[in-house]
Amino acid sequence: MYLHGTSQINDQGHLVIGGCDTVQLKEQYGTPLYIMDEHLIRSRCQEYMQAFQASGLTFQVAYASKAFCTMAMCRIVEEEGLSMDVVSEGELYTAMQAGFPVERIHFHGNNKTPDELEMALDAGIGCFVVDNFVELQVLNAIAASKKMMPNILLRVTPGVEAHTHEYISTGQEDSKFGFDVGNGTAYQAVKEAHSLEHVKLLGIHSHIGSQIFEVDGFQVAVERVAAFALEVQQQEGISFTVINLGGGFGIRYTSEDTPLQVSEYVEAITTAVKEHFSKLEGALPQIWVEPGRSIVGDAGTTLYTVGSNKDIPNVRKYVSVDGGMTDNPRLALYEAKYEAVIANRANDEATELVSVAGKCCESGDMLIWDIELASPVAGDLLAVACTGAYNYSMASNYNRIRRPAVVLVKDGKSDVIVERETFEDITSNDVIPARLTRTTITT
Ligand SMILES: Cc1ncc(COP(=O)(O)O)c(C=O)c1O
Ligand SMILES: N[C@@H](CCCC[NH3+])C(=O)O
Repeated sequence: MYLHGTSQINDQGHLVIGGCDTVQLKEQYGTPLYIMDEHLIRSRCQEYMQAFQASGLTFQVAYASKAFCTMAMCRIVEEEGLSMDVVSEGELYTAMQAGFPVERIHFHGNNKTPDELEMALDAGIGCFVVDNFVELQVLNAIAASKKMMPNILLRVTPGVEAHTHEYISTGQEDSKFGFDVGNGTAYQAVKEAHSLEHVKLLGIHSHIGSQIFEVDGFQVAVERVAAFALEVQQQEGISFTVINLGGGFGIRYTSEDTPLQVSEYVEAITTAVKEHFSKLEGALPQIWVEPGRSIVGDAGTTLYTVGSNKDIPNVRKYVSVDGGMTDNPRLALYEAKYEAVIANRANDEATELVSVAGKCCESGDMLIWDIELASPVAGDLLAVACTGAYNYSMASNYNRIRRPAVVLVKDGKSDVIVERETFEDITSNDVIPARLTRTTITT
């Protein structure tokens, strides 16, 4: 298995992350366990900040909190000087509870409810990324009732089809997100937003998809967004001060993945911005981006305990672990691929071809199809790498399985940042109506 961040193997053959022996982490916290490498998260944040500083452009790097949203994560992001993108009242609430500066929060989503808009307005949010005409009108009306004028960006689809899974591709016309540039709705939206009295149009937003490796999609998006901005400037006299280019920068899950360095993505984008936006009048716009996966993805490892197995001669050997699609639904959703290692025997040669199954009552509950491992037996620890993004944040309680704890590791110290759910948590919102109250049956 590729060793990400601070991961290494110690003299006893144990996988060590952030200076913490995973065998001891299991003793202390149990499994399944999400382990987050703080050093790697911070270095990724710094890589983004430094690459943008080097570009000379005015910028904001907003961490897309949907990838992994906890109060401790909000703290790290704040300390590293990033902004934050939220897509729901829950993410906004988490950031606010962590004391994240609200003026550095951007609110996304294709169906923000009036309650969410109101909550964000009352909090003094930095910017709304408006997705559609209904939202534009509702936001303007709520802001008018509060005598406010929030900053907004309009989300547009620039007609770029990113080379990624269709469920995480968002830049094309046939998408639930945004106003399309090609069919004229984006232009109409700019005119409408500009005419409204209670929103302040800063510019536009474009996000073409996620887990993208090539820079050409981003470069074409910049070119199209710039051409659109030029048209709007020349025909309507409206100039954008902010261009948000979204997230989507890919990471290495397996050896099939070939991501670029953060600095290479940023360099490609900022060079394209300078080239295409210099055709417009006035200063270059501020550039905002919203990376999620590339900040936390490879900083996460999930630790499981191996349990039963089922060997079907000449077909396949299933090795089951104590988690599965409830803590990582990405294989079921996107056929995502992962690498793993037996964490308590990480130097042993991987010689047995197995498939790693979860414990849910669901045939699709698989974590990895066909992986060479060092003959896993019950009691071994399996570490699945690169689970920091869209794992904890997409976890569920299917089969009433308790969500795992999350620990943050750094320099040999581990701290729980999310407690393991308890049985009480599982039933805490259940209510038994009075008419179902158990009565004693007498005969
Ligand atoms: C609007 C928006 N911004 C940012 C992101 C973060 O993307 P990623 O985690 O791929 O960087 C997403 C998710 O794809 C998104 O939809
Ligand atoms: N949840 C997706 C990414 C979606 C990004 C949000 N638009 C994944 O796990 O890859």
